[in-house]
Amino acid sequence: DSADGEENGTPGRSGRQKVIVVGAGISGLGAARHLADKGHDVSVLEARDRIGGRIWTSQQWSGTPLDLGASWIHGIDGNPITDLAKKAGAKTVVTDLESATDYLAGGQELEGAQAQAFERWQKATANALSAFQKKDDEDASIRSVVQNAVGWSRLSDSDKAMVSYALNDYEHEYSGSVDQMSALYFDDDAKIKGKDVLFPGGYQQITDHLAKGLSVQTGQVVKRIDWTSAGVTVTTDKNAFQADHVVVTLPLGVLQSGAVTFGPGLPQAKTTAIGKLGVGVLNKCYLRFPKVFWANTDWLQYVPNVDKYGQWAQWVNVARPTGQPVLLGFNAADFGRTIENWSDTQIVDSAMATLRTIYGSNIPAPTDHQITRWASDPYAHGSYSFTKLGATSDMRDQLAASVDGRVHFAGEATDRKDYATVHGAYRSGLQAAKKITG
Ligand SMILES: Cc1cc2nc3c(=O)[nH]c(=O)nc-3n(C[C@H](O)[C@H](O)[C@H](O)COP(=O)(O)OP(=O)(O)OC[C@H]3O[C@@H](n4cnc5c(N)ncnc54)[C@H](O)[C@@H]3O)c2cc1C
Repeated sequence: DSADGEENGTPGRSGRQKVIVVGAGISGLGAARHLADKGHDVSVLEARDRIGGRIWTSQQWSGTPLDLGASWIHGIDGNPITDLAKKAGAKTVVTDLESATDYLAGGQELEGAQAQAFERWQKATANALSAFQKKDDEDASIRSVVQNAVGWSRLSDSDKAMVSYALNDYEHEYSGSVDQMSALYFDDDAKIKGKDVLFPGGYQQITDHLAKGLSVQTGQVVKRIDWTSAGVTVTTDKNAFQADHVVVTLPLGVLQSGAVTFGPGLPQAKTTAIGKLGVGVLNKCYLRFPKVFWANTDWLQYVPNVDKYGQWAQWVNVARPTGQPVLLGFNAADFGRTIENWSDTQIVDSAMATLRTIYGSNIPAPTDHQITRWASDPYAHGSYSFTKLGATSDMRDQLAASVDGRVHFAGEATDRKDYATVHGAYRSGLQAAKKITG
């Protein structure tokens, strides 16, 4: 079929292949785009009624697109998403972690000696973990390593609060609880290069751009994937599809849930990797106010007392990139999971209690909110993967390995270097596609 340039290239020696891609997130769309551009016959099957997966821009507030999933290109240098953003014509705005205002549990701004103590405890926490990684080969949880190293039981309440903030910071980045994350491997990912940017017009511009001209069927919940030496059959709640290959981009949480069965079963090394790697939680709570009443930095950071561990510690000032009077509160790991069972009103009340502690009881009530519940989402089962105690980095390679040359795997969790990111997911999709195109 066809050989007319980039949009419809010439399939390689193996000829034109029929490929089903399961999942229309960034990894599935990246794989499908590559295969279609090489002239293969690709169909994407997606359970939801939308594409994008964990990239999800809400248009609920007109004129203020909000990202409920990924927000940032983490490190624009050498990042394939930077190029896609240019091709899509998507505007980006830099945010800076150094642009932050920090507050103590009582709401006072952190200054002077306390600001120095805060910095010292963050360094002490990071040093404890890197010393452990150099010296030890028996794994332990992040919390136990750090608490041992800092002499936790002898610390004052205010020092405990600062160490706890530093611990919770790892939960915001990696989404696992510090009781579950592997101290040896939690940061085995590649270091971020360059600035962080986000999309005032929404991350979905990237997934929409990739999906142009692709055949994507939404509302197709894949239930079963069977294969033989002759081909694959992908069965959804509605139809059965035959193909030469399948690229499975199901989130790790979905694979763990057993919602999709494989026949014959998956190899032992892969099922072990599925079982042992972790899936964490990062939830967002956007609050819209009549006006801005908060500090004019990109980030607001709150150091709660230990009894409020991990609650409303990190906020993004959405007014900086968009000009809109909106705050974004993050909650990760255990507290992020707990509040999924709360009503929206309870969550907003809890957020407002923190904001009133900082900015006083006279601040206006929010006029609206948007709240995510990623762990309860049946097509995600969490926000992204982390390296759990008992897992090792090479398990991601097992997750990525193809089975019998027909069943290929992609998705953020399969990328050993850049898991938990959009660019890692995207690259994993290209890798899987290249196993088919050669
Ligand atoms: C709150 C949050 C914030 C984040 N922030 C950032 C960030 O700022 N920067 C960054 O780089 N990364 C961030 N990430 C991570 C990033 O969003 C993901 O790593 C990436 O989007 C994952 O892409 P994927 O294609 O692997 O998976 P997904 O996008 O989850 O794609 C998988 C697709 O499979 C579909 N599916 C599931 N089950 C079935 C089924 N049975 N049948 C058919 N289809 C099915 C899903 O609906 C989904 O569309 C964030 C994630 C979250 C949740």
